[in-house]
Amino acid sequence: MSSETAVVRLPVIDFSKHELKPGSPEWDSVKLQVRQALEGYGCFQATLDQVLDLRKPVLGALEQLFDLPLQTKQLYVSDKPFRGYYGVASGVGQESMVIDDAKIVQNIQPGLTNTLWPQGNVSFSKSLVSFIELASVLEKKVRRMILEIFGVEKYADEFIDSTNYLLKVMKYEGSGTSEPSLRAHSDQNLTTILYPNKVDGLEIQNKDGEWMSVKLSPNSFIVMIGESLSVWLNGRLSPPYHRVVTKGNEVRYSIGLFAIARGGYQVKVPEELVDATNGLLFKPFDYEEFLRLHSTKVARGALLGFGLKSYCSV
Ligand SMILES: O=C(O)CCC(=O)C(=O)O
Ligand SMILES: [Fe+2]
Repeated sequence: MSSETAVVRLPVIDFSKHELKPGSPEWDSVKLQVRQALEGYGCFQATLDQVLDLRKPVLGALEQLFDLPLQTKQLYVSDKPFRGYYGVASGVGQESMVIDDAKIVQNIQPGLTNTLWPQGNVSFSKSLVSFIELASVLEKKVRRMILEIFGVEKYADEFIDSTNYLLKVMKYEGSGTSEPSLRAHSDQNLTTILYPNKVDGLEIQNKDGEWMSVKLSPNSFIVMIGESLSVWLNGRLSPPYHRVVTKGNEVRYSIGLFAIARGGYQVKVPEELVDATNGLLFKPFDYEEFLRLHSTKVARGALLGFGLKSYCSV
C-alpha cells in the first residue's frame, strides 16, 4: 500500500447568509448542495464568517486546558459513560475530554471551568460557549435540511429538541509517523461539527477505500453525519469512515460538537422511509442505553465505533 495520501478539499458550502431561513431560495440552494455533498462524502465544510474570529480564542482555550497538570484534568470525573477526561490511552498520543449536555451554559461555567480553575476563567468559558452556540445553530440547520431532503420534515422539531450536545476537546501530540493518532472509525452519534485547529491531519476514506487528507479552509467547520442519523434515515445516507494522522511534530488541537439522541428518545425510522423497495433495516433504540452497554469501550475510545448498526439491525 502506498504511504502517499491524496489531498481532498471537501465540498465547501456557504452558511453565512443571514437570510438562511427555511423556505427561502437561499435555503433551498444550500440544501441542494448539502444533499450532493452528503451523498458523495457523508461530510462537507461549512463556511461561516464568525469562524475566523473563533480561531484564536478557541485555540487559546484548548492550550490552557491541556497544559493543566494531569491531576487537575482528572478532577473532571465521569459519572456518565460519555463524560470525563480521557488520558493518552484513548488513542496514540491523543488526550481528550468530553462534556455532557454542553448546550446548558452552567455545564461549562461553573461546571467544567470551575472544576479546572476554582477561581474562574472567563475567557476560557466564553470561548467554549461561543463555539457551542455557533456549531449547534449550524447543526440544527443541517439536520432540518436533511429531513426536508427526505420529505420527513414534520419530525424536525421533535427530533432536534431531543438532542444532547456533547462537547469533545482533543489534543494530539505530533507522532512524526504515518500511524493514525485516532484510529479509523465512523461516528456513532447523529451529526458531528468539527473544528480542527490549523494543523491538518483528518483523513476520510472515499468510496474506493482510499484514504484522502482533508485540506481545511480556515473559516470553516467540518460537518459529518454519524451512524445514528443513518439508522434514523433507514440507511439513506452513510457516515464517512475517518481517522486522524499527525505526521509532523506539531501539536494538533481540535474541538467537536457531537449531537446525540437524548436518553429516553427512541431513535426510530419514520414510517415514510419504509416501503416495498426500502424494507425496514433497523429496530428502534435508545442511544444512551447503547452507550451504557458499551461503556467500557466508550471509556477507552470516547465516541468511536462499536457497531451501532449491528446492535439495532432488524
Ligand atoms: O480531531 C479530529 O479532527 C477528529 C476527531 C474525531 O473524529 C472524533 O473524535 O470522532
Ligand atoms: Fe470521528
